[in-house]
Amino acid sequence: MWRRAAKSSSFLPLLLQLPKHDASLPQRFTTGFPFHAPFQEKGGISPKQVAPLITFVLGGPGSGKGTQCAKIVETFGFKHLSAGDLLRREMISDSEYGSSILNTISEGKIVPSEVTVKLILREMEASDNQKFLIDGFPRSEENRAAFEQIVGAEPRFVLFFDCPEEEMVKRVLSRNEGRIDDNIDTMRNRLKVFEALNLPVIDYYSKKGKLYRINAVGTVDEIFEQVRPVFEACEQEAK
Ligand SMILES: Nc1ncnc2c1ncn2[C@@H]1O[C@H](COP(=O)(O)OP(=O)(O)OP(=O)(O)O)[C@@H](O)[C@H]1O
Ligand SMILES: Nc1ccn([C@@H]2O[C@H](COP(=O)(O)O)[C@@H](O)[C@H]2O)c(=O)n1
Ligand SMILES: [Mg+2]
Repeated sequence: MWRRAAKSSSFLPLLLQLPKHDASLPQRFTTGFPFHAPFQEKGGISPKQVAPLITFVLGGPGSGKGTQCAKIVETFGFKHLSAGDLLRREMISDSEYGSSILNTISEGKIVPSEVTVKLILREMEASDNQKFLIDGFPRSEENRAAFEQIVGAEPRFVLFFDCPEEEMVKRVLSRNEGRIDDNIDTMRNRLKVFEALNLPVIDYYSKKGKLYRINAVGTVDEIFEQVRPVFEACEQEAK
């Protein structure tokens, strides 16, 4: 079981609302995707019939994950779920834990896994698409374990955009989208967190034979030409 936030955490109200996994409850998808009955018990979304195709998209801050995801969506019709975008949206909503998310993102740290998984799960449930690109997740072993436990599914494959630090720093500092974490101090922390917590997850998927390493240096189109065959092969497999 993953670590829960300390009792004093201002994330606690959200954590208390999370559905608990119960293996005895019905499966929402026919294979590999045991879902939480609480949604169904409340008369919520009806069960989906097909197991979703999940791809995790990993890489350091500014490695180009979001940019490439937009091209994958355009070409292969996936639903793009950026964990960072979902957290930022939650942060500016009226929710009482918005300020905790803001503090965590400002420091370049990782938001408790239950919070992030709940936001991802909510989007998956609401989508008609069965193909999901989950960008910037899992950022840690704790994220990974929480996803497997709560969602009950594993990624079909994982993309890793491998980019040198100097290039990532350059891209982030010239991104100009008004993000609170796009400054040199937070960027230093994000790089440390990436190395300490995210690289072990990348290594985990590499050992499982699920990792596709993409050289993230070059033009956007050049990089996409490395990504394209991975998804084409996946489409072929599905036929
Ligand atoms: N191949 C590239 N060459 C130069 N700039 C790029 C390239 N790909 C993306 N960028 C730019 O670099 C910046 C970061 O890209 P992007 O937002 O896609 O990265 P990210 O991995 O999603 O970052 P984060 O983890 O911080 O969300 C953006 O301004 C984007 O336009
Ligand atoms: N799994 C995640 C993903 C993101 N965060 C927090 O959001 C920040 C921005 O994420 P991007 O993917 O948009 O770069 C990140 O630095 C974390 O603070 C998270 O906690 N967990
Ligand atoms: Mg991004």
